[in-house]
Amino acid sequence: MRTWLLPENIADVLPAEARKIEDLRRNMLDTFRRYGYELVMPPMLEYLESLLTGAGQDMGLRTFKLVDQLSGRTLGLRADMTTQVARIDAHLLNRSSVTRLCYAGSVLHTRPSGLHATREPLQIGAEIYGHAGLEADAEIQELVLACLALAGIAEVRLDLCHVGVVRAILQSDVRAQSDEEALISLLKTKDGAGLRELTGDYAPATRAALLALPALYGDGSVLAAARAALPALPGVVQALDELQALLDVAGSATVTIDLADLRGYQYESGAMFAAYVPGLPNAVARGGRYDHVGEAFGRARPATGFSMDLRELARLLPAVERSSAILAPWGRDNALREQITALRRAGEVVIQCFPGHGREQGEFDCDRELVCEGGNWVLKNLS
Ligand SMILES: N[C@@H](Cc1c[nH]c[nH+]1)C(=O)O
Repeated sequence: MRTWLLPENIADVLPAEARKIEDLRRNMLDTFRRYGYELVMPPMLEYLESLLTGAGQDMGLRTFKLVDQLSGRTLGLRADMTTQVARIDAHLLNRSSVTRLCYAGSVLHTRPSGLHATREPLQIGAEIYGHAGLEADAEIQELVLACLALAGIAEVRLDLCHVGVVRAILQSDVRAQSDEEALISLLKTKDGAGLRELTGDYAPATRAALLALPALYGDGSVLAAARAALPALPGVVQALDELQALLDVAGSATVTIDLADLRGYQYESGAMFAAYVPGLPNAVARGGRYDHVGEAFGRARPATGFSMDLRELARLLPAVERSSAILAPWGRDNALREQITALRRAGEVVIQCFPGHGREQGEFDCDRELVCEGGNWVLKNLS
């Protein structure tokens, strides 16, 4: 094996791609700031119990583990920053008012989430704590669309779902509740035959509701179909009402609804969404309600938010244009150095050419040169 070979689904990011990712990161963080989100930087690794508090079983499997040489305890490398940010809100900030937090950083996954997915996504996201109303979900939805617009993506499909529908059906029937895990995995894969087999001895109303779920997907009309097909349990009615409200604020996005979409059935507690854009098979952004995570940290706080992978999103952007730059000779001459400093302060890229080297190719296009004419340093166009 060559010593410089990288592990599967782990890659270096080279200059042109790194530039796109970094430009996006800065623009998105600036956008979050303009909405009043405060930036936090949780650590890359934590004690495993803390990292997995409030998170589902899937997260445990996705988390790389290692032993801390200082304490002998097991540490985990974060696979998702959302629960870390919830911990910060619940314990460190301890505010009772609405708190808006944002973050950007690498996360690591033991296994890629899709065929070509990286195991080191660069996660960026925003979360709102302290407001249970749908206004917060609507703001998050708006922010997702604003972020995608920054990346030049106008054509967005939002898939909405709501864990409350399945939860209410399961909670109404102890028999079904005891099979929760198996039912969730059958619903996730829309395995109708498996569902029919497993629910054979369930109460007829529960069985009918569970069997109806996989077919309840499509445009907004699904909500009316769901009201007709599902039992009018308070949890089901509330979930459908919330989905209707989110549908109404989806703006320019095309919305589809999938009541059996439980991919985020981990810490989420209410309405959830996934954003899809042309050219990417996997969702570019995911988010939703997760009101119970704060509780797991000892302080119940309504919570909603979203996150996305900047590396994945940047792949959709056109290559960045080479930026214009100024070539300058290497030298200790004070006048030259002052001139270079002034140009850099003004935002110009000035590249000093080392002796024996010519114009370098790369992401910079040196279209001007600093030359000394009659004792003064002046800019000349280069062809
Ligand atoms: N972090 C979640 C999405 C999310 C952010 N906030 C709430 N949910 C994910 O990566 O799937």
